[in-house]
Amino acid sequence: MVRGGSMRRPSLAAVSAAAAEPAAPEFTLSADDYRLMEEVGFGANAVVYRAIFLPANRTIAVKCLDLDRINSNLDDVRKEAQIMKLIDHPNVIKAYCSFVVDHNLWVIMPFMAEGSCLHLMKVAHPDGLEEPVICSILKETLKALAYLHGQGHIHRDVKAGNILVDSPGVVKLGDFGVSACLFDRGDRQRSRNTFVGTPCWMAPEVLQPGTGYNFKADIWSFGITALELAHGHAPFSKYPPMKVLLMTLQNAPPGLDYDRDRKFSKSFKEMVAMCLVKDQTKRPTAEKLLKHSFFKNTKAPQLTVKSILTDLPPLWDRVKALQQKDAAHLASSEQEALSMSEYQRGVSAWHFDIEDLKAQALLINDDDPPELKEDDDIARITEVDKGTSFESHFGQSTLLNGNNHRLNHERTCTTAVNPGGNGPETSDVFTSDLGNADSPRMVDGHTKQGSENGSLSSTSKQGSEGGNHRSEVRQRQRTFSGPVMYSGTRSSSLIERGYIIDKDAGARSPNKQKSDTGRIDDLSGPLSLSTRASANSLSAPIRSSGGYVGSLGDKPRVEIKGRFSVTSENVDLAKVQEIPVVKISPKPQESNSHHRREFRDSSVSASILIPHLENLVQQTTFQQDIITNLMSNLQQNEKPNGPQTRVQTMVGDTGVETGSAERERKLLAKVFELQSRMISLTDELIASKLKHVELQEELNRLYCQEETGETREDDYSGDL
Ligand SMILES: Nc1ncnc2c1ncn2[C@@H]1O[C@H](COP(=O)(O)OP(=O)(O)OP(=O)(O)O)[C@@H](O)[C@H]1O
Repeated sequence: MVRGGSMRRPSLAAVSAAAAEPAAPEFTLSADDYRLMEEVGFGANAVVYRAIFLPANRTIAVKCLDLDRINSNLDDVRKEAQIMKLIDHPNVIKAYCSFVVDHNLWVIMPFMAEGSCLHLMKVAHPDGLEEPVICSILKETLKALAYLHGQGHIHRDVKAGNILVDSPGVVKLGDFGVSACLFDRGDRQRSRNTFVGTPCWMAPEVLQPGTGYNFKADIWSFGITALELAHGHAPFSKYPPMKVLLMTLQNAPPGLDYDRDRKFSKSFKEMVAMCLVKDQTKRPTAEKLLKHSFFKNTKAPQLTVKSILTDLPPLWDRVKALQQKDAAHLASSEQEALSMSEYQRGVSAWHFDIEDLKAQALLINDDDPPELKEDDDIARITEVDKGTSFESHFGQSTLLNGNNHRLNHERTCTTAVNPGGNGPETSDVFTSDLGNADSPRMVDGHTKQGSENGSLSSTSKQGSEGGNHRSEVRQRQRTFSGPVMYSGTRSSSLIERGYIIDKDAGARSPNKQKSDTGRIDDLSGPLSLSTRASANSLSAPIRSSGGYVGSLGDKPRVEIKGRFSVTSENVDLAKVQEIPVVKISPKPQESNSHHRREFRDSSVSASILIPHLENLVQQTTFQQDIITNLMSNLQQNEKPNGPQTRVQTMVGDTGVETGSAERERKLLAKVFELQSRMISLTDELIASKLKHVELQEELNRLYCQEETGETREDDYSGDL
């Protein structure tokens, strides 16, 4: 166990922040020495409390991480905690010490009395902060990043929710170290293209397994955080995770380019644009960004940030109010509103599996639910593949746009990739294996038996053919309208929040936590979290349309692990991909008109439209070929068998049956052969489409670069 307590001397850069920090006492490793007070925050994997270190009567923060949700051995935990102790920068929250209490890891940290920037915005600045305030916050954050990168660390979760503020206006980057590293350490060797992070803030290269990333991923997240502080929410934050992923990969990077952003300075816009370049090699380092003109006249956070802290209730009251607001909203809303609300909170940590995402992407209808309209984000969409539907080609009810093709293709590619075989830059791969959903887990110190995706039975509806087709599509849309899913019987943050509302906000001892467990069970009911998990279960829609899927028991299971965690060990994507082959779209006409409408309405240039149209022609040609082949094969089989059948009929019933069975067997073999050919042709088509998308992105990138270059030249000449 790590022995805590000794504080290092603050570095020279620490001046202002260090002045605000009293010397830390020798912290002990006994839970009895700490009194947990109010909850002041929660994340995907942790609950944070204000606490008192009794021997020194010192207020600190205790982050309680649920070890049962983290697949990491204690040695790793210790090592990471030691690394965390070595962190020494005035803008990075350090851990004084950490120790295990039952199944939780307690991390003792300085208490940041004003909470996170996200909380501050939610409480008092829902539309974002003023530029001088943003500038101060960003500069402090950048200093933290420069330090971490200099030490060889990647933060990997830069966002307003992790930028913490203390009463004097001191700004520190939190959530570095234990939590991130724990997930990262969990079976790194067995990594399977699994990421840890928050999709809205995640860099494109992080979302694409195998491409490799480095500390520049933090610079992208930093740019997204700048937009978050400017608007009150991150770009794409209103969209479901899969959509966010696809938008990040395919759209032009977000920026401060719209009417509402007129109030912001040119240098701010330019700084953001520099961070949000898709090509990571083109992004500046934190050190370099610090020298950007935007940060030249930054005011001290004690002046700017302090100004937004006046007249605010204590942090715990704010947190409680936010929780209550959420709970009220959740209780009165439909599932999708619930899901959306949770998503908008921006408090999330996604432990998702690219294979799952691909499976989900297969099910996404490209049409946005009306309430999701976020004009600014939409307006930026280049939508390279928008409107290119595979509906007719695959004959699948769900529209598959180019995004989905891309993911499909990735599936094909990534399955061939050695998960551990990343290049040098990917050695620090974000891996997360959250363990078995069956394993009992802790909720505030108590073990709860996790329910393994109870959704399977409730969502295993088969028979999407024919008349049910439309309603099934609609059902899917609703199912995937929000963030991944919750497991009602687990300590999802929702449950925790429901629980917190009921619980006494006063002093809590570790023992007190244990006695609260029963209430957690009670509260999962009204929130219908089990139902929610069922409704959102990936497995259900995948299999409901699967023509090859057998009984429920045979089906691949998608386990829900944690609040936002989805891990699919067993999803048989081959089956998912087989689905389209055997189904013919009942309404190809409608699909075509849909695309005609999209093309007509869009303002995309002919150079973008033409490849789409070519693709459509190609798809139709493929279909025609396949149908013609199928027909001629059937006819060939039919001809020699025809007379034989008649003869057999005369011979007797047994002969007829034998002949028919034989013929049927041959035909089936032929059909399967054709199907596998079609699958390989489909893969080829997807590969070409992917290539096309990549080329298009490259073109867009070059175009953006050119524009940015021009803008920069203008600016620099202006500065000079
Ligand atoms: N030292 C602290 N002082 C005050 N509040 C804190 C402190 N550390 C964290 N918090 C609050 O608790 C919230 C959750 O903490 P944290 O981000 O570390 O948890 P997490 O499970 O790692 O979350 P996520 O992975 O979703 O970012 C923060 O957003 C912040 O509001």
